[in-house]
Formats: sequence, C-alpha cells, structure tokens
Amino acid sequence: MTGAVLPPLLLIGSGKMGGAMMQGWLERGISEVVVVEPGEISLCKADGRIRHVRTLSEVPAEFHPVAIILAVKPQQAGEVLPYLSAYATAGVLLLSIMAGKTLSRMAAEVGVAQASLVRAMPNTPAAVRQGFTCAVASGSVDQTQRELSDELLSAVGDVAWVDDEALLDPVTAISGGGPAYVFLLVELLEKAGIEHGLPPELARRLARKTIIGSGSLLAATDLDAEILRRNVTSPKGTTERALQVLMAPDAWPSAVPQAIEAATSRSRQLGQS
Ligand SMILES: NC(=O)C1=CN([C@@H]2O[C@H](COP(=O)(O)OP(=O)(O)OC[C@H]3O[C@@H](n4cnc5c(N)ncnc54)[C@H](OP(=O)(O)O)[C@@H]3O)[C@@H](O)[C@H]2O)C=CC1
Ligand SMILES: O=C(O)[C@@H]1CCC=N1
Repeated sequence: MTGAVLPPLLLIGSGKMGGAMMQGWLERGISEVVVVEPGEISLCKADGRIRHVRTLSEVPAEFHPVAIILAVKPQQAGEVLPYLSAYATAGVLLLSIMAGKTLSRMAAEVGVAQASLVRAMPNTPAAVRQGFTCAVASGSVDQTQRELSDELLSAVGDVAWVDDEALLDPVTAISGGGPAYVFLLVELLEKAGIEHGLPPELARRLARKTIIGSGSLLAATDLDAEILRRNVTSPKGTTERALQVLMAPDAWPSAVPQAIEAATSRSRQLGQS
C-alpha cells in the first residue's frame, strides 16, 4: 500500500507521540484526519485535511474512519476505550501505542471481543522519522488492516512485527524508553565536562555531538557495537580506564539489566490496570 494516500483516520491524543506520528502521516499523504485532543494541537490547523475536536463526543457522526489511533496515556484509556465499541463492532482498526495495555485488556474495555486491535510500541525518534516500532496484531486483524498499520507506523521509522505479545514489555523497556537512557548519558557527559572546567557551551556541544556522531557511525556500518567500542579503546589508553569503571560488575553490566527489568515489569503492571 506504500505510495497510496492514507485513508480517513481518527487520532485520539495528540501529545508527544501522537503529534509526531501525525506529522509523519501528513508528509506521507493523508486524506482526512480528525484529532481528539483536549488541549491545543501543534499541527497546522489551516491544513484542510485536519479537524481538531476536544472530546470524542464532538467527532462528527458523518465521519467514518478506517482506523483509530490511540495515543493517550495508559492511565487515560478508561476515558476513551468504552466509547469505541460502535467503531469496533463495525470492524474499524484500533491501533494503540499505549504502554502496557494488552490486546485482551483493550478488547475487554472496548467491550468487543472480536475488535481488530494492534498494539504497537514506537519511540520518540519518530519525530524525525527515525523511530523504531514493534507491533503485534490480534487475531481479528485482517491482511488489509495489518498493511495499513504497517504503513502508519513506517511513516515514522522502522517497523518489526512479533507474534508473541509478551515481547512488547521488554520492547517497551528497550526501544520505547531507550531514547531516555541515551539522553541521560548526554546529560551526564555534559555535567562531567563542566565539572572538569570546560565552558558550559563547549561541554554541551561535546556531549551532544559525541552521541550524534556515534549514532551516525553505527548507522553507517554493519560492525557490531562491541567492535566499534574496541576501536575507541586503545590498550593502556584513556578509554580503557573509563571502561574499567563503567564495565565493573556492579556498574553498567548490572545497572542496565536491572533498569530494563524494572521498566519491563512496569509495562506488565500497566497491563493489569
Ligand atoms: N513518550 C514516549 O516516548 C512514548 C510514549 N508511548 C505511549 O504513547 C502514549 C502517549 O504518550 P505521550 O505522547 O508521551 O503522552 P502525552 O501526554 O504527550 O500525550 C497524550 C495526549 O493525550 C491527551 N489526552 C488526555 N486525555 C484525552 C482524552 N480523553 N481524549 C483525547 N486526548 C486525551 C493529553 O492531553 P492532556 O495533556 O491535556 O492530558 C495529551 O495531549 C502513551 O500511552 C505512552 O505509553 C509509546 C512510546 C514512546
Ligand atoms: O515511559 C513510558 O511509559 C513510555 C513508554 C515508553 C516510553 N515512554
């Protein structure tokens, strides 16, 4: 379906993720979208393809979306899902990016056991079309709906599909939250630079460009990250000393798995609420 204009969509929640995805769809080509968002939307309201309403009850009755994208917080799902049963009964695709919310839980809250549901986990690099999304489909999703989901998600980056929904919890911890860990590293490098007397603006540039450049290097090669790391680490040099600290058993090799485990179990917990 690549290259085709996207069909009418209903986007519920146009915050950081919903807004980023929407931008990708506008660029990809979209026929019509109604955005439900209680606050202002950052998108160009003069674009005749976009209609902004503040509540679900304001969605025009004559508007018939082919897909509904759920981009509210999982804690806000209860304000939305119970009002989608008519759409679900009519076979409209429901595509959720809510962390933790399982397919079965969403079907139960919508009140339609056979709802066509896709659960997806993107990440914020979607804002620059460099996202990564992992998705799983319920048994009711047909081939056309799966292709449409793929089209919507690939408008903002790479997409991988899995069959085992349980994998979405560690995916959420690794690629969903992953950008935050990288940005934390930028923050810490910048802070350390300042503590070592670098002018703040230089410390900021060093930290940012180091991550940006490393990402570009990673993107430009098939070499494993381990090789790229070894390429920086001269025997008896400076990096080796830093890595002795970071790679100590009680440092990153234990902190990173613990962090991923904590986020994975929080994703599972959100699925129960
Ligand atoms: N941020 C991230 O990195 C990622 C987030 N996600 C998931 O994406 C979803 C959205 O996250 P994010 O974009 O960060 O959150 P945001 O808070 O930025 O966006 C959610 C938006 O939904 C709005 N909203 C609240 N209630 C309703 C309602 N009843 N109807 C319509 N809109 C409503 C909120 O408005 P208001 O602020 O006024 O409440 C807000 O603008 C979450 O479920 C999250 O788990 C997935 C992958 C990555
Ligand atoms: O922190 C969260 O819950 C969401 C899901 C992944 C990234 N942000």
